[in-house]
Amino acid sequence: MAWQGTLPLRLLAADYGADITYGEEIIDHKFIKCERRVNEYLGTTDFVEKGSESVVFRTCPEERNRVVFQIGTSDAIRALKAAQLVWKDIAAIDVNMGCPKSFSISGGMGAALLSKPETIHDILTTLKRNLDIPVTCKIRLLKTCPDTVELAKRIEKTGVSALAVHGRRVPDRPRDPAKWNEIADVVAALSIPVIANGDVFDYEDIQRIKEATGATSVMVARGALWNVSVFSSHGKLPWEDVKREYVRKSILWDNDVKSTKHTLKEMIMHHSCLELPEGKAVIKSESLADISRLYGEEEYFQFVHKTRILLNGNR
Ligand SMILES: Cc1cc2nc3c(=O)[nH]c(=O)nc-3n(C[C@H](O)[C@H](O)[C@H](O)COP(=O)(O)O)c2cc1C
Repeated sequence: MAWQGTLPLRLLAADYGADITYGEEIIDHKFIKCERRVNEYLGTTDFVEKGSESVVFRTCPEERNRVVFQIGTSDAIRALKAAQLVWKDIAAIDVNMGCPKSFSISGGMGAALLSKPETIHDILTTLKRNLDIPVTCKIRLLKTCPDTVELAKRIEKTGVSALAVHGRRVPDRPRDPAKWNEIADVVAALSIPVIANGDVFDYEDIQRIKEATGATSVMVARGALWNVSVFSSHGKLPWEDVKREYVRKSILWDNDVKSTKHTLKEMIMHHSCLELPEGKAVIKSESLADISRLYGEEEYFQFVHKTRILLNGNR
C-alpha cells in the first residue's frame, strides 16, 4: 500500500502470520533513477534515488523469500529495466493494474491497462522471459463478469504465476462491498492461483473469502493497515499494542518518517480521531525522534542508535 507498505509494516505483518507481503507500488520512471546500495549500518538493501539520497525501496535479507515488489508501469522495456535493478533482492514482482488514481490512469498505468490487453501481454511476457523470479499482476473487476474472466484468461496465457483480483470495479468506492462472487468466476476459469482481495478485516474473513471464491490465497489491505495482527490465528491484538510494535519497528529500520506518520494516521483515523491530541501530535512530528518521544519510546530510540554506533563505528 502506497506510503504504508514499507519495511516495518511488512516485517510486522510477517511476524503476525502473513506468508507474503507486498511493497507499496513504485513507479518504474522513479525506480530506474535509483541505485542499489547495501546499507551495512542498518543491515538493509536500499534503492536510493541518485542525487536526492531518498530511499525509494528498502528491504532486508529476512524478507528476501516473501517480499513482492509491486511496480506501476505502462511500458514493457521500462518495467524490465526497473525490475532488473531489484529482482535478486525480492521473491516476486507484481504489476499493479488496479490503481484507479488519476496520476496512474493519466500515465497509462494501473487501471488504464485493463483496457489495453496488448500492452498487458507485452509487459508480462517481457518480465517473464527475462527474470528468474515469479511475475504476477493485480487487476480490478471489469464492467461485466465475462469481460473480467476473458481478461484473466489472457493474463494467465502470459505465464504469470498468480493473479490478484480486487473485487471492485474502477469507479467503485472503498465503502462499496467487494464482489466476492465475481472473484469466484475468475477462480473457476483459471488454473493458476488467484489471490482474492477485498473486505477482509478479521482472521475469520480469510476462511470466508476462500470458501466464497474458491481462491487459494487472500490479500488483506485496509484490515492490515488498521490492525496488522489480523494475520494472527490467535485473534487480533489490541491496536494500541500493535501500534507500539509498529513504532519500534519504524525506529529499528529507520523508516521514512513520512511513511510512519501516514501509517499511524490511518490507524488513528480508524480507531480514534485525528483531531484528538495524539493525532495532532503525529501530524506535527518531523522525525522518528519526535515519534519516539510521543509514544514513550525514547529509551528504545537511544538504545537502537547507540547499538548501531557500537556495531558500525561512529559514521
Ligand atoms: C492507503 C491505501 C494504499 C493502497 N496502495 C495500493 C498499492 O500501492 N498497490 C495496490 O495494488 N493497491 C493498493 N491499495 C488497494 C489495496 O491493495 C486493495 O486492493 C483495496 O484496498 C481493497 O482491499 P481491502 O478491502 O482489503 O482494503 C491501497 C489501498 C489503500 C487503502
